[in-house]
Amino acid sequence: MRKADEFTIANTPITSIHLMENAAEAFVKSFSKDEGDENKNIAVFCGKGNNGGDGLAIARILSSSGYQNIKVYVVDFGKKQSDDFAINLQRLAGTKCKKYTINSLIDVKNITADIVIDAILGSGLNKPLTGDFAKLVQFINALKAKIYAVDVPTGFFADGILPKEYNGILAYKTICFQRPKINFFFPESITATENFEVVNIGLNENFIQQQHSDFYVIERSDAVKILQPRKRFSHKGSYGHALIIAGNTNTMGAALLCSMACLHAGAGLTTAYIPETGLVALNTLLPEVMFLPRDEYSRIENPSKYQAIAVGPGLGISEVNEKLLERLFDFEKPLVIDADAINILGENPDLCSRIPKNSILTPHIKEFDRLFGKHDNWWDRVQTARKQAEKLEVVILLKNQYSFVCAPNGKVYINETGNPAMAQGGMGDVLTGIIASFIAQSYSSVDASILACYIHGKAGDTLAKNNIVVTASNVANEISHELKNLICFKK
Ligand SMILES: NC(=O)C1=CN([C@@H]2O[C@H](COP(=O)(O)OP(=O)(O)OC[C@H]3O[C@@H](n4cnc5c(N)ncnc54)[C@H](O)[C@@H]3O)[C@@H](O)[C@H]2O)[C@@H](O)CC1
Ligand SMILES: Nc1ncnc2c1ncn2[C@@H]1O[C@H](COP(=O)(O)OP(=O)(O)O)[C@@H](O)[C@H]1O
Repeated sequence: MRKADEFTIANTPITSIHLMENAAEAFVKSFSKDEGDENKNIAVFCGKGNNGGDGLAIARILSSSGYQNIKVYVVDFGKKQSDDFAINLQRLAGTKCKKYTINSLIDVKNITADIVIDAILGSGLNKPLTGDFAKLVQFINALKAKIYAVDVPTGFFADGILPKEYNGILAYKTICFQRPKINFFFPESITATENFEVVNIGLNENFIQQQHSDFYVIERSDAVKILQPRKRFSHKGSYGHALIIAGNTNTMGAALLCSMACLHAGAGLTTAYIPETGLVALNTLLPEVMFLPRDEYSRIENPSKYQAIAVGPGLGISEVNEKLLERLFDFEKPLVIDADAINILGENPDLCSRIPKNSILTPHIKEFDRLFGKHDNWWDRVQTARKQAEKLEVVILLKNQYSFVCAPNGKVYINETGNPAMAQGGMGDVLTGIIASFIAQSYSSVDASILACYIHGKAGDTLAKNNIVVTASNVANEISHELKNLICFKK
C-alpha cells in the first residue's frame, strides 16, 4: 500500500495531502452510515504521523457535515510530526472542533465520549506499544465508548506474527484504506477489531494489480473469470465423472452431502463409493448418483474412467482405509483429500511424499495441525501451508472463517465469502463435493479450489439473509443457483 501511495502521488495529479483528504472523506462516508446521530460526543485521538493527519481531516469533515460535538486530542509524546499532519492541523483551526493536546497522561483525566475515533498510530506501527502510548490506549479502551479505528487499530500489526498479549485499541470497527490488512483475516484480530470495512481512497488500481504480492483476496470478478458456461451440444460426458470415496456406518451423511454438492456443482456423472449400508439412503436422497459398493475386499477397477476422485469425508480411520489411500496414490492422479484421509496422512506422515502432484488437501485447523504440527498463531500456520503446498506441489485449502487457498507456486488466495450461520457439521463435506465436481469439469486444481471456496461461502451468504443457521444440505442445494448468478456477470 505504501508503494501504491507513492506511485499514485508521483504519477497522477493527486498529491499526498489530496490522498489524505480522499481517505478522510471515505472514512466519514462509511462512519456516517453507521453513526447518523450528529449530537453524540465524538473524541478523535490523533497521533502526529499520517494516521493522525487522517484523524484531523476526519474531524474537520465530520464537523462540516453537521456533527456538533467533536473534540480532537492531539497525542504529543514528543514524536516528529508528518508534513500532512501539520497541514491538517492548520486546516482544523477554522472549524468548530475543540482541540486539546495530550502531553502526558495527566491530560486525559476528564475525557468522556460516546464514540472514539482512533487515529493515533496506523500502518506505521513498528514495535509493540509501551510507556505512555500503552497507558493511553488502556485509558481509551476503559472509556467503554464505541471505537472506530482509522486504517488500523493503534497497536495492531497489519502483518506478521501478532503478539500473544494484545495491548492495543479494542475497536468496534476498523475502516481501512483501499485493501484489507492481511492480519484482519486471522481469528486473533477479533481482539483488536470486531469488524472491518475497506474503503476506496483513489489509489492507482492498475499499479496495485501489477505489484508483486503473495496474497490475493478472491473477488467476484475472479470467480466470474474462472467459471465457464455450459456449452451447446454438450452432454453428460462433457462435464466429467466424479468418484466420491466417503462415508461409513455412522457417518454416511458425509458421503451423501459430498455427493449432493458434487451433483449441484455440475459434474456430468457422480458415483459414490460407499459401504453397502448406505445404498438405500443414497437411492432415496440422490437418485442421480451411482453406487459402487465399498468393503475391505473391493477395488476401484478402472480409475481412469473418473476425471475426479475425492476421498475422506466420514471415511473412518483404519488400516483398510490407509491401504485404500495408498492405492489411490499409486494411480498418480490428482485427488481431493479431506477429513479422515488427511487424518490418515497425519498418522502416517511418510505417505505425504506420495500424494499425487496437484492434489487438493482441504484441512480445517485441527486436521492441519495434526498433519503439519501444532501452531500457536495463524500467521505461522499460513506460512507452513504455503511452504508445504510448494514442497508437495499440491494445493492446500486451509479452511476457516476466511479460508486460505495456498497454491503450489507460493501464492495465497483468501476467501471472504461465508458467515457464522454456516458453522455446522457437514459444511466441509459440501465444499469437498464442489471441488471434486469442478475438477471433473476440467478446471485446474487452483481454479477449482478458488471457485469452490467462493461459491460455497456465497451460497451460505445468500441463505443467511433469511436464516440464522444454514445447513450443509441447504448450501449444497443453493450451489447451482449461485453459479447461475455468477455466469450472468460473464460478458
Ligand atoms: N499517502 C498518505 O498520506 C496516506 C496515508 N494514510 C495514513 O497513513 C498511515 C500511516 O502513516 P505513517 O507512516 O505516518 O505512520 P503512523 O501514523 O501509523 O505512525 C507514526 C509514527 O509512529 C511511530 N511508531 C511506530 N510504532 C510506535 C510505537 N509502538 N510507539 C510509538 N511510536 C510508534 C513511527 O515512528 C511512525 O512513523 C496509515 O495507516 C493511514 O492512516 C492514509 O491517509 C492514506 C494515504
Ligand atoms: N463462520 C464461518 N464463516 C465462514 N465460513 C465458515 C464459517 N464456519 C464454517 N465455515 C465454512 O464451513 C466449512 C467447514 O468445514 P469443516 O470444518 O471441514 O466441516 P465438516 O467437517 O463438518 O464438514 C469450511 O469451508 C468453512 O470455511
